[in-house]
Amino acid sequence: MSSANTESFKEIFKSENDIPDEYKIQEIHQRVYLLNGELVDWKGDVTEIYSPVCIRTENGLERKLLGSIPNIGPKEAMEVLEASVKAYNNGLGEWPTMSVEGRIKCMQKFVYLMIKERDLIIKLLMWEIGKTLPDSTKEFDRTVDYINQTIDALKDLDRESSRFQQAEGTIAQIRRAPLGVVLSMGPFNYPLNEIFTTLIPALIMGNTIIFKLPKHGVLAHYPLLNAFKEAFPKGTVNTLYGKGSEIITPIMESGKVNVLAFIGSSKVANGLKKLHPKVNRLRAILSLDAKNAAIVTKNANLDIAVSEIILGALSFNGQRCTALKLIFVQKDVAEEFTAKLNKAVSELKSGLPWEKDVKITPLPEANKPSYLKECIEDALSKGGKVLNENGGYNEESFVFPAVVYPVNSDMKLYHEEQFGPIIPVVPFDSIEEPIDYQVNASHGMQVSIFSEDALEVSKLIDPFVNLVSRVNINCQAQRGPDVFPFTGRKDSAEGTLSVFDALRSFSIRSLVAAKSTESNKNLLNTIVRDHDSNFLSTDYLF
Ligand SMILES: NC(=O)C1=CN([C@@H]2O[C@H](COP(=O)(O)OP(=O)(O)OC[C@H]3O[C@@H](n4cnc5c(N)ncnc54)[C@H](OP(=O)(O)O)[C@@H]3O)[C@@H](O)[C@H]2O)C=CC1
Ligand SMILES: O=C(O)[C@H](O)COP(=O)(O)O
Repeated sequence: MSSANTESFKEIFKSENDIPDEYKIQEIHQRVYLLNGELVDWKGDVTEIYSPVCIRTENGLERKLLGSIPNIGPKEAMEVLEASVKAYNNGLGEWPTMSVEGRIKCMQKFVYLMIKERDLIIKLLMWEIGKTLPDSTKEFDRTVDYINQTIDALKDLDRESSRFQQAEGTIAQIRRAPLGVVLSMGPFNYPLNEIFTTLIPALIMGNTIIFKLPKHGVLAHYPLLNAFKEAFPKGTVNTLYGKGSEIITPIMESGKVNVLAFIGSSKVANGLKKLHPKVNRLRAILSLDAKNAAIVTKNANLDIAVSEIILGALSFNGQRCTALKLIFVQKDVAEEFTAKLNKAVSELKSGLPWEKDVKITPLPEANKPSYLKECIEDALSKGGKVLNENGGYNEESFVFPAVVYPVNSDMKLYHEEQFGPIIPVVPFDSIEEPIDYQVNASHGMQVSIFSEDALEVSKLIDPFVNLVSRVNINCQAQRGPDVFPFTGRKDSAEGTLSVFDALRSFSIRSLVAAKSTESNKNLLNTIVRDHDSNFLSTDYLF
């Protein structure tokens, strides 16, 4: 590593005075949590929240203190659970019995209040998890779009389920009914957007919610507490902060959670499921780990492959479940491909989240740099090399991306989900090799195939469609657009999320059925018209 480059990395972190005024942030010492429609004062222990962005001080580099949150204990956690159970009231509470139109109005009020907090939330995302300004902005705007799309999808679903269907002398209306108390938990990498992909559909379908905030990204929710309080009936949404193992364990053990909506690691998800005394009665909607492969064949357009792989492997420093975490390249083009990849990686700008054109930013998890170093050292000890000059260079919470080559199946980087800025590249002769990798993997989320040969692409699509849940052709892996189903096989997921799928995932079909006589038809038609609201269709099946 040249000393000039090393020196420039050292300049990434600034002193407080060098941070532009518009990006300076006030500490938030949150002392409330949302319980039964009230912001309850917290007088107990707190957890301090630090930024991955370090500040240069006389004593050296120090992670900036962003504020603190309540460290809620098991007793309060059980009160949160009871509030959610009471608000649901076996499906007879105010929220689960509210009309679809009423629920939509509450959600629209929430969106209105949320948008007022846009600037603060974007700033908090940058400071708390080190996401760049464009990506933090996208996370916020995508979440608002997601809620609006969910509202539209619910109108369609309600229109569909208010109709009657007829079969074998029976007429039936197939309604969608809520499931009960939903425990919604999410990861640090999309603290706002990912949790909302379960919380919002679960909520709008009439369930009540316990909402456990992730420890990184928790403050980004602070401006929304009041919005939840104002927009929804009391007890509908209740929040939790604190040590997962202490507060979630008694909640799961109570058996009163009907749905576990969890986005994060399969290890934690499986542990939580096992705590439920009647696990067969628990619906689990899980979005979990993945180590998505990219396959670059000798027929690929290498420029397209490189630019998409950079996006896929290094957006938000590789901290996405959909990130490309293992790159297979056919030996015929391996040298040319790795040379192009190196060049592209070395041109990436590192810096603080709000700085212009920055792509590589500090990592929020304190132990991540040492874990990444361990992965690189393991590869080096087994014949791998770091190809790019500054690959793996670490300064406090900052790690420069490393291209590691050649990677083989003896290395950690072949099997473990690095969830960080390392691009492991595996050379292969036969296409059977990446297929074998996927067959033997414990996960199955996505794959990206790079080839311009139609026959080759079609031969690869077939096995992979049966091994993962999305095959990307000549592009990176990703979750969006949010109207498309998002799921995975094996340890990668349980259930399906998306604007449309999630409404179904968080509800059950409940039939209203009658013999198909003229008098029943007239009776039920009248009921349907009464149920109709101003946006519902008035055309029925009979
Ligand atoms: N498929 C998908 O959509 C996504 C999957 N992921 C996966 O998530 C992982 C990275 O995210 P990460 O946040 O580290 O995931 P974790 O599984 O560690 O954490 C997820 C949530 O579980 C909580 N939690 C952690 N341990 C416990 C416990 N023992 N008891 C109760 N709750 C607990 C965390 O709270 P706290 O923060 O307080 O510890 C957090 O809210 C990767 O494996 C990644 O692939 C990430 C994003 C999306
Ligand atoms: O949290 C994750 O990793 C997301 O599910 C990835 O979403 P994205 O592909 O839209 O970045």
